[in-house]
Amino acid sequence: MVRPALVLPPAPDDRWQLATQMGVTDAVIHTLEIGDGTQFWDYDHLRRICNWFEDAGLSVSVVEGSVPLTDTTRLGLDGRDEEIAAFQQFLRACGDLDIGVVCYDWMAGIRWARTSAHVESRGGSYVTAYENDKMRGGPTHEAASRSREELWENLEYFLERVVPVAEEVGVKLGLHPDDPPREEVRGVPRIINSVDAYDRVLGIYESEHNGVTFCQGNFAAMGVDIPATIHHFGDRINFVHFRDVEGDADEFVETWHDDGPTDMLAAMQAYREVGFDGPMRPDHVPTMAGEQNDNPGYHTKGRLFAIGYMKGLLEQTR
Ligand SMILES: O=C(O)C(=O)C[C@H](O)[C@H](O)CO
Repeated sequence: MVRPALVLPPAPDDRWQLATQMGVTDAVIHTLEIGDGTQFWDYDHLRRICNWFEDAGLSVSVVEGSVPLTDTTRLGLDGRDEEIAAFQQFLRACGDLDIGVVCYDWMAGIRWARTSAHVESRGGSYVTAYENDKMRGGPTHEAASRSREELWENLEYFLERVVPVAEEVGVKLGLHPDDPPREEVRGVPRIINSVDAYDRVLGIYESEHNGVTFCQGNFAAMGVDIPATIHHFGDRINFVHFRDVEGDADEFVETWHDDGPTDMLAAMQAYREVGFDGPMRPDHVPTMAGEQNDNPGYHTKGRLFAIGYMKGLLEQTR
C-alpha cells in the first residue's frame, strides 16, 4: 500500500496535528530540513521520538538524509570504518524500533543545490530553481579532486558492509539521487545521476534492502519516462519523493505538483502496478501566501495541498 508521509519535526507542533487531521500516519525524520540538524542517533534518542510520535497517532517510518553518514565515508577518508560501524548501529536501532526505511545519498561535498529559491510561480507562490551557469566559480571544493571511480569504490565498500545488517534487522535502504542529477556540480563529481547508475548500485548487492529512493523530480530532470522507470525498478523502490520539475539537469524550475510536465496520475498508477508498498512523501513544495520562504520547499501550506493531491490520485488508481 502507498502510504502518504510527511517530514515532521522531531518534537510536536501543529504540523503533527495537521498530519493526523489529513489522515497521514507516516512520519519522516529529516532534521537537516525540519529540526535541529541532528544526524547521529542512538537507540534511546530514537526511542523517545518514536514513543512521542506513537502517542500522537503517528509512526516514524523513515529517517532520511539526517543519518550518520558523512563525506568521511563517501570520500573514503580516515575514520570511515568507525563511521560505518556507527551507521550499522543506527540500522540496528531502526530495526528495533520498526523504522522500516533509511534514506541516504552519495552527494559528496555539496548537498542538494539550487541557485534560486524565489522564482515566482502560480499566484505569486515561490519555487526553487537551478541554473548551472550560476553555480560556476568560487573556491575549488576539496572533493573536486576525487574521481568518479573513487566515489563508486567507496559506495561499494559502504554497501557491502551495511546491506547485510539492513537485511538482518529488516530495514530497507533507499539511495536518493544526486540533486541535480549531473556529472558534476562546481567541479565536484556526482555518480547517482542516471538509471544506469542505479542499475549498477542495485547490482552491487542484490537485495530488496539495497534499494532506491525514487525522487521523481530528479528522475524528471534526467529526462526519463517516469512510469516506465518506476516499472524498471519495480520492487527495488523503497521510498518515494513525489514532485516534479520543468527543465533538465542543467537548468530547471520546480513546479506545483499538479502543474508540471510529468503525468502524475500515470506515475501513481505505475507505483500501484509495481505493488509499491511503503511511504511516499511530497518533496519540495511551493512557498505560499503568508509564508516567509525561510525554509524553501518545506513550508506547510504547499505540503497540505500536495497530500490532498496525492490522496486524490491514489483514489483514481484504486
Ligand atoms: O534533493 C532532494 O530532493 C532531497 O530531498 C534531498 C534528500 O532529502 C537527501 O539528499 C536524502 O539523503
